[in-house]
Amino acid sequence: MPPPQKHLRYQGDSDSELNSNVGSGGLNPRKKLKISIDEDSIFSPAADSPDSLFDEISSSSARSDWDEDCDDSPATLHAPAIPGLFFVPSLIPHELAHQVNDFCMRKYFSKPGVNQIMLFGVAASSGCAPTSGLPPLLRELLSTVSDLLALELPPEVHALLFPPSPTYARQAILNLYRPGEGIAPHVDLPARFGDGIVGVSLGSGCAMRFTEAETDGAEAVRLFLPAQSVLVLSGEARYGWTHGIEQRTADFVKGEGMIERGTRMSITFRWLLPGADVVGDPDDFH
Ligand SMILES: O=C(O)CCC(=O)C(=O)O
Ligand SMILES: [Fe+2]
Repeated sequence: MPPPQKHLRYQGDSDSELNSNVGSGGLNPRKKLKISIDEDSIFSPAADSPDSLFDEISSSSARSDWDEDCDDSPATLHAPAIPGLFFVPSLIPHELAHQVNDFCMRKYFSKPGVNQIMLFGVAASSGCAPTSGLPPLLRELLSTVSDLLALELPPEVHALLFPPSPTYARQAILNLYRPGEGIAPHVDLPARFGDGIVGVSLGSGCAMRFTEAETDGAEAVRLFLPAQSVLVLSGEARYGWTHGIEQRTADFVKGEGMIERGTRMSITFRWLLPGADVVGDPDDFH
């Protein structure tokens, strides 16, 4: 019996609703969205429409029920052979992981029912660092991840994630999963987000399930993402494979047996492509 349908919310401190009619504007009626934005995050959507940034993001990462197939291959503790996928367990130092988890839980997830938050940096064209606008602790997290990944990744992949002169603004999406919750299989929207996605796991582990997008999920592989691990999706792994998290309370992990899930928070850093900060149909602005 799957857990009850969750309501998806984007919320920050300011409580300033940006798209108050999103939840009732003919979009997916199973989701009730309250969209607001962190006070430190600089982002100005121009309008709401059925293909707004928020709707596309929410449908791209639907925190909802979906049909699972019955493949039950165990998760592994090492990265599957998917080109462009890189995985480092235990990358984030314990103290920093603790601090970030604590801060985000208190700041963003203290209200019941909130399970997803989006934060936005500013575009490089503004002359600011792309992470300006993100909370200092998330900037510190990103900079630590950059330093530590430099020792782990091929230089060209590291440069994709952390270019010396960034072109785009950063987006950070925070997802909170209580045991039994998941995220539907999806490819992060290619038109909205650039290549090079960094996912940090905090608080608890869970298995992530990958399928080749073309094959309709025929062959699934699972990777167990422990707390403090970092996952990188680039190239084929980013564009040609779906990723998702099944709604389970425990994961079967090769060599380990069942691992119970606790409350997990993920922080995913993506690049906002040009135009992704303008939502709605340009014709509506005449
Ligand atoms: O929780 C995760 O690690 C994945 C989140 C994700 O895929 C997304 O928000 O697009
Ligand atoms: Fe995703």
